[in-house]
Amino acid sequence: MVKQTIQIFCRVKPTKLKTGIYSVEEDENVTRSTIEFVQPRDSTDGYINNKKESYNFAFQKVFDQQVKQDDVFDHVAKGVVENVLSGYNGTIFAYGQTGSGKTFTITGGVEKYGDRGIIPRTLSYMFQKYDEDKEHVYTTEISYLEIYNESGYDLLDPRHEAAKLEDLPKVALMEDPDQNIHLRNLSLLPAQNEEEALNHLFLGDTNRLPMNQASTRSHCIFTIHITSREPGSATIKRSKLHLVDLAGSERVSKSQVGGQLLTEAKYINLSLHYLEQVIVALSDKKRQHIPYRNSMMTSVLRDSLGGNCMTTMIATVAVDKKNLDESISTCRFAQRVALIKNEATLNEELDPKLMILRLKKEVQGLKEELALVTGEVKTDQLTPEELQRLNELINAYLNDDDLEATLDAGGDMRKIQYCYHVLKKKVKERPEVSEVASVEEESSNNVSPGPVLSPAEVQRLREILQQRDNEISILVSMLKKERKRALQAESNSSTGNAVVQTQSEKPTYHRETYSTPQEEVVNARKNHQRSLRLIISYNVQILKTSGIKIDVEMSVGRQEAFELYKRDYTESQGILEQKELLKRRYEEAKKLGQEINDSRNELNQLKATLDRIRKQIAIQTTLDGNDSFDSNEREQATIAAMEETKASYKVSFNRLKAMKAEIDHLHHLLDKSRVQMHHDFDVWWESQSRNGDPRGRSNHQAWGTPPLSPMKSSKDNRGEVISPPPSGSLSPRESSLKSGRNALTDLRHTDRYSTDSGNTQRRHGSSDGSSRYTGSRPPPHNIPLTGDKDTDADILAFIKARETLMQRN
Ligand SMILES: Nc1ncnc2c1ncn2[C@@H]1O[C@H](COP(=O)(O)OP(=O)(O)OP(=O)(O)O)[C@@H](O)[C@H]1O
Repeated sequence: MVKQTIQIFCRVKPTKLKTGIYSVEEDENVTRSTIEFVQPRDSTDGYINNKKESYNFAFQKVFDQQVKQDDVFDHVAKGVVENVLSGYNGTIFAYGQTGSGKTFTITGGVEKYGDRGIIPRTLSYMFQKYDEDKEHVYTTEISYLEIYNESGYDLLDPRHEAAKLEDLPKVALMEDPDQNIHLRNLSLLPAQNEEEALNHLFLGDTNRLPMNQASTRSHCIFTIHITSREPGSATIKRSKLHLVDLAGSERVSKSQVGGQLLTEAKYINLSLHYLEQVIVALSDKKRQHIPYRNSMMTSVLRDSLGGNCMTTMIATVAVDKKNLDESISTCRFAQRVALIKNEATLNEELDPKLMILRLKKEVQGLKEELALVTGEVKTDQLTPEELQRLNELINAYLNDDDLEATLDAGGDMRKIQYCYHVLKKKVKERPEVSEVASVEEESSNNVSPGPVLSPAEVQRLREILQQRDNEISILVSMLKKERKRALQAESNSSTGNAVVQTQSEKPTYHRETYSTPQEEVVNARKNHQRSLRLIISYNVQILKTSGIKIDVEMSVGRQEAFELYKRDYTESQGILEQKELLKRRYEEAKKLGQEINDSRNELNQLKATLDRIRKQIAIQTTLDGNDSFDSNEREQATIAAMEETKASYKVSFNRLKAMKAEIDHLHHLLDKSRVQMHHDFDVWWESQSRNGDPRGRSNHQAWGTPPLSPMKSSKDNRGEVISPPPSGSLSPRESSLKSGRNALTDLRHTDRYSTDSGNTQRRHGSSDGSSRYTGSRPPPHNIPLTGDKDTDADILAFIKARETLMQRN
């Protein structure tokens, strides 16, 4: 059992402003850091601040603004993961106000590969550890739970994308008589490798994207369930690692919200309040009752708080002046958490199935022993399985050349009798042994008694002997030929000719004496193919995942509008940068692949050369009794060259492996953007049809511009209802788009001022200067073409899309 208080860390979110309200002090000797907040006494707001001036909080470590994700992972998560692999439960949770960097720390940022957070790094590290540990077999399963307004949802439920949040089955809490919590309706998906585990993470994250507008206002718990056992052992270790991203911790009064947001804020405040209550109760040694059951989150995390778990908290703080109060309250909360002591025990248990098998075998053995001792005679027939097993034992016994070999059929007399019976039968089946024995005896009176053989067997042995003689003479003649060839090659190489192995020189009977490089090449090839397979299956997975969304049936008009929307969207700066980076990485990967191929070919050639040199040495040693110094030197030089090539092969191979992980990650990010784009389009489309006239047009605008892309918008924007900007006011993104490219903006503009071109529709100006169609037929499209081929094609496509839509409505 390991007794340990909850470890607390603090992370400061980077800010561009110079705040001057905090400082960090490291104490290397005691591996502690302190963060100090200074509340300015003078106030620019016109009133005097009488609060305490300075607040100090100690943490295991404070990560200041510049600290990168890998450092945070190394300090916070590595140790926890190692404990989890040894069979202890672990929890890492992030706590802090909205926008302070909880998600960034736990899951990661969406812009760079280096921004990967604790979850993807943990998965990577775990699978790397599995590979290194040859003594255990591990299995991994993943679950991903979201708690929103006190209800649990399964983020890995494939129906998540298609259904509305409220239509999904809720995750229910169940408690067994030992007060263990079980979660019903929460998927537990197996992950055979890092890629599969990451796919689960990305699927969950995609489901968590602001489709339900809840991501910042929900708690998310990503759990890795690990089982490990030594092969053949009945003992299994089961452990869990919860990685928790809590909802923002700010107070309702400050959030100044109403309606749905107020309800959410209340739930968050309530559940964080219950978390606080649990923590206060736990840190108060006298308290008997810990109110875990008050909220779903505290029930799920019961073991992580004051139970069988090694728990770590990361307090995330934003150090702008306006966030000072929240930052201080986050740190205060952390100090209370640090008082809680957990008692983590090793979660070992015996595998019931293996145990039963073992006990059954033992019982059987004991019964047989007992029967032997008591002389009890069993009368029932042996089963076919028992007979087969006995036959196998008898055959193994007879085929064993060791004279000391034994035949152990156990203590069951029926089995012993069966063995005697079979052996007797085999002896009887042999040809006239006694006759042959007497002949042999007569012919060789003084020869030591050897095995007694039948004439047929003697004949067979003679034939084999003849065969062997023939083989030997063939081998000798080959050896001679080989010697000639070797000498020839030797003279070639000494006259400066390159030693080239011809087809006929391929070793035919030469036994492998040095197989490492060959194995290396074969392994490398296997690994390469495996990687390819992984990439392919991974991509198929992605297509499947995103396919759910893409497959949603769209009307033709909507589809075409979507095509336009998509084109603009995918040209947003963030996505373009990701694509560019991905392209660069592919090019680098291609180069590395080429390097690997080159090294592999070189290795093959060197191996062939080495084989030949060794053959020469062998022949020389056989014929002359000694090997030449020159050959030995060449052998050493070839080995050295092979080592060098192998080393550079390994370097390229490892770099390619790392790059593959990065490429996978970039694909995931792009995939996320795609799902986000579908969502943004849906929201935009919905808002158009909600706000607009029966034909789906808005009062204010014919077609709004797409909202900011997720790559550009920070998560600070998350949670706001995405709606297009009001007519007339161009969004920053709009204005940055090339005028010829933005058909949507052009059209809106044109639509407002277009004139009736002989159509019968009536058009009324509206108060905001836009116009509305009131006729039943599609409006006219008096849109001046620009002369630019691409833009005009866009405009025409758009017109078509709108007409289809109008007709549909
Ligand atoms: N250490 C950091 N380095 C760079 N960017 C960061 C860091 N921490 C946070 N950010 C950025 O700040 C924004 C808000 O962070 P994040 O979404 O992680 O906050 P949060 O605490 O999870 O908020 P919420 O409570 O709303 O979920 C994001 O755009 C994120 O990328």
